[in-house]
Amino acid sequence: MNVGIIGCGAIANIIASRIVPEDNNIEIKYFYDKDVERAENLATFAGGVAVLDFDAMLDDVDLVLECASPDSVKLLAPKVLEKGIDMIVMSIGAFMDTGFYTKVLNIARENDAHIHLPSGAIVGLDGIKAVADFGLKEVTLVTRKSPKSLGKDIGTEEILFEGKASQAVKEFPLNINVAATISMACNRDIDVKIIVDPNVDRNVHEITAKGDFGEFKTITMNHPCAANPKTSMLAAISAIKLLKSFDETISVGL
Ligand SMILES: NC(=O)C1=CN([C@@H]2O[C@H](COP(=O)(O)OP(=O)(O)OC[C@H]3O[C@@H](n4cnc5c(N)ncnc54)[C@H](O)[C@@H]3O)[C@@H](O)[C@H]2O)C=CC1
Ligand SMILES: O=C([O-])CC(=O)C(=O)O
Repeated sequence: MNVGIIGCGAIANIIASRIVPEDNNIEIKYFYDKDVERAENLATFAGGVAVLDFDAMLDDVDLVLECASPDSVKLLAPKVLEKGIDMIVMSIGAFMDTGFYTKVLNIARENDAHIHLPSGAIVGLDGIKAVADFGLKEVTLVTRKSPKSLGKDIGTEEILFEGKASQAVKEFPLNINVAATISMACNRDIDVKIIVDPNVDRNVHEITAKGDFGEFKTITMNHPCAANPKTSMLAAISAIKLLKSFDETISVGL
């Protein structure tokens, strides 16, 4: 499987250093970034090709892995899907724009393309998906990150945001894609709180779900990526596992 990557930052670097062609026949061949130097550096490191012409790349890929920004998804996903090429998308917040969501869903359906959204920096999506249509009453996400991760210069704990996921992704497009992932898993605009906390050095995501099934809570205490403290290691690792899982005969979990 030939893979092209959009965005050559923290996540792409981790993925490119962990996936080798001998693994499940996955070859990460093309590297595209609006910053050409970043694309060239990662392509050189990974033995791939830095992409200057995005459209030309689409003639030689089976899957495009986006790890750039919600804006890149809005700009480039339609082009990829129109060619019937599957995608993995990390910047899931883009799909909280309902007009865009409907547009890409239709393009994907018309062209028999599939969009895969990794669980990313959180755990618990399996349970949320399972109970979504079976009396799920309440889902909340509380995210706690350091001032460095949230790009704030703050000495005391502060609530930066309290509201719906659709608004959270607008105000923090590079920090709270996980809220969009949960919302899409249960088909509702979930409640989100974002806290900046000078006493943590992890990216912490606490999910609570309540309903007819009972209740569960998951807490993910992520190590941030060295190259980008906004982003958790788990986000990149989940994409690696998703890529490898396409080849599995027996799938475990949802
Ligand atoms: N789903 C999830 O759980 C998570 C999602 N993310 C999201 O994944 C994405 C990538 O994260 P990182 O690798 O940490 O980011 P990063 O900032 O380290 O790298 C992003 C790269 O994409 C490039 N880029 C941005 N917009 C572009 C565009 N329109 N066209 C081409 N290149 C573009 C940048 O130049 C940069 O090199 C971000 O949107 C981030 O918010 C991050 C963590 C968790
Ligand atoms: O990596 C994380 O902890 C979460 C994150 O940045 C996002 O959801 O955009």
